[in-house]
Amino acid sequence: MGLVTEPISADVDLVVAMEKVSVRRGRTTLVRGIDWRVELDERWVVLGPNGAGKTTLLRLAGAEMHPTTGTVHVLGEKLGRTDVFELRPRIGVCSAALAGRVPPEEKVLDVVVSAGYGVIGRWREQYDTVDTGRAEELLAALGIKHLAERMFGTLSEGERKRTLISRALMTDPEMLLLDEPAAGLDLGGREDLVARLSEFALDPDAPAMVLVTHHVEEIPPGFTHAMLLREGGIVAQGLIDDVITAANLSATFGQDLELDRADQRFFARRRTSA
Ligand SMILES: Nc1ncnc2c1ncn2[C@@H]1O[C@H](COP(=O)(O)OP(=O)(O)OP(=O)(O)O)[C@@H](O)[C@H]1O
Repeated sequence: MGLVTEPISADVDLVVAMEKVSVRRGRTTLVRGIDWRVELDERWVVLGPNGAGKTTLLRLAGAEMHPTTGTVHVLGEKLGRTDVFELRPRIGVCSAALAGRVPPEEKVLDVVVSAGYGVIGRWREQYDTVDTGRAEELLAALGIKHLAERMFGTLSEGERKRTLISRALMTDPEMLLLDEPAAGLDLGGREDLVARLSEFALDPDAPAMVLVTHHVEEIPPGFTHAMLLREGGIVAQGLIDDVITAANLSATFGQDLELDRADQRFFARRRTSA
């Protein structure tokens, strides 16, 4: 079947548009009733407990899954009516699922540079010098240029995450999807990653971003919007300051939570009775 395009509107800044989206598998509803719009200059965080549907939402946005009902437009293309293999190179993805597909013996530089060729790992004897140079720049931007010649399988969790973020940026994507990039990092690694993602978020030339996390402490300053998910449904969505509140978090995680803010960061804990 040929490529059929259907622009959602004249609004070229709209990178994701979901309307009345549900995903079901057998009798299980993974997400339901999702209406969501992401614009080019927005940086979204999607927060919610285990099993809330966060990864499902990200896979829809990454054109890796189709909705059971409702419509999803990604970068102006309607899922189900477009060639996802043309769409996916325009989207940078960093996820545990991707990490699991990288052969452990692949060299870090090759993991990054091969993204430009739509494959994982080295597949050509020679890459263009331009591509290699860009991959090195990205590794430097993530603070791991010194690991370029190392095998992926020998990296720490934090170093793997940074390699995959470099890879996700290699194709100069129009949208960057980050599924729990800080999971498994120690405190220093988390803080370093949050600072680097904050730099990206504040860069007006950076792509639209969607970051999935379980923890408000992992929200980088500069992120503009938030969605809270629970049991496949939206608890709240909108501007980050309106959405990340103690009341909304308590409703999302089913606990009475307190929320503190300092230096544009969020910190949550269970409320202790006075
Ligand atoms: N193929 C499937 N069949 C049945 N249930 C599924 C399937 N895939 C996912 N689920 C269920 O759908 C729910 C949402 O899954 P999803 O991975 O989107 O949640 P999540 O918010 O990313 O969770 P976590 O924070 O634990 O990664 C989970 O309860 C999961 O067990």
